[in-house]
Amino acid sequence: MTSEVDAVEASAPVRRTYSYLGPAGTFTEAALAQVPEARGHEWRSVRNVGEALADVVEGRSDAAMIAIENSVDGGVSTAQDALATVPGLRIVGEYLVPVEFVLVGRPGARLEDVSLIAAHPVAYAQCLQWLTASLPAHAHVPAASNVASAMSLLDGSSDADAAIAPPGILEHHELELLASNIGDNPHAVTRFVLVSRTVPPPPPTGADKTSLIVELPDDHPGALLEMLEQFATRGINLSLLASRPIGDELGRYRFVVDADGHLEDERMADALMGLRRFSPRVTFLGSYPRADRAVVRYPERYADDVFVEARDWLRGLISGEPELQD
Ligand SMILES: O=C(O)C(=O)Cc1ccccc1
Repeated sequence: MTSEVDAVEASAPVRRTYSYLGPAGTFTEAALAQVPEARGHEWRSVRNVGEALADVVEGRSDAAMIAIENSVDGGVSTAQDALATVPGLRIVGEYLVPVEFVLVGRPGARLEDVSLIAAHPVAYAQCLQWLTASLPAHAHVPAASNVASAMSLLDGSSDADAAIAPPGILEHHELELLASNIGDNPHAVTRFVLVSRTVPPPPPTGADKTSLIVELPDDHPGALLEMLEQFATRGINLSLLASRPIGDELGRYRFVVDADGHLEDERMADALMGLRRFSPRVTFLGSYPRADRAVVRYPERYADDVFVEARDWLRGLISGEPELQD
């Protein structure tokens, strides 16, 4: 018999929590706003990527949104390293946010007086050409996020004269606009991933991406080529290949790989088994729909049914079935 309490609990909506690099107004928050399932749930603002991922691992949050790559400065190394070392995580979605930056100061500030600039290191790297040309003698104070940089001007926590921030900052805080569009590339885009605890991958959509971290076997000629062959010989295109130091000794690197396709695609499953045989350590970070929804193209000879037919043929040989000639 179900009690009244059970009935209420069964009908109560599930509350989920999402961690993101805050405070409100960051690009990471804009990425989280693209997740339909996150609407109406709790959004927890955190101060660094490690905290966001720890929230997920330790159960304070169901998922975390983190910046992973940008079109100007490449991979976000802190995020790549965290995904390589924190166990029990899966990427379940990918989101793109166009990024544009302004330089702001306290009310009344003037561009010619700016010397010390608060900025998130990734934002700083994306504005370096403008800064070098416009404020050649400036110094950089690292900030925890694109909004924390601007807030530090107002709450007295920084000596900086100016901050790099998203344009929307002016709608929420009383700040002086010192310069607009200071990003070095007007088409800069940042790629974010939504990370949850280990779950089965969402079903294949035909427009998916698989993220992996692969270590190479001990120094031998051609080890990197051998890793790449696992993909090339199965018709799999790579959209990201980045090396990150493992950290235990000089010259040891792990590779962050994004490959077109899904773990449930026969060619991807086969490539993963190839990697597993060859590499001392393969971390599967997830298969998830591509943000651009671009359908994955591959040569016809790597289609699922070609792998299935080859496997059936082999099974037939083992079980002694007569070979049919066509
Ligand atoms: O989400 C933000 O706003 C951040 O501070 C991280 C960041 C930095 C630079 C580009 C995109 C995201």
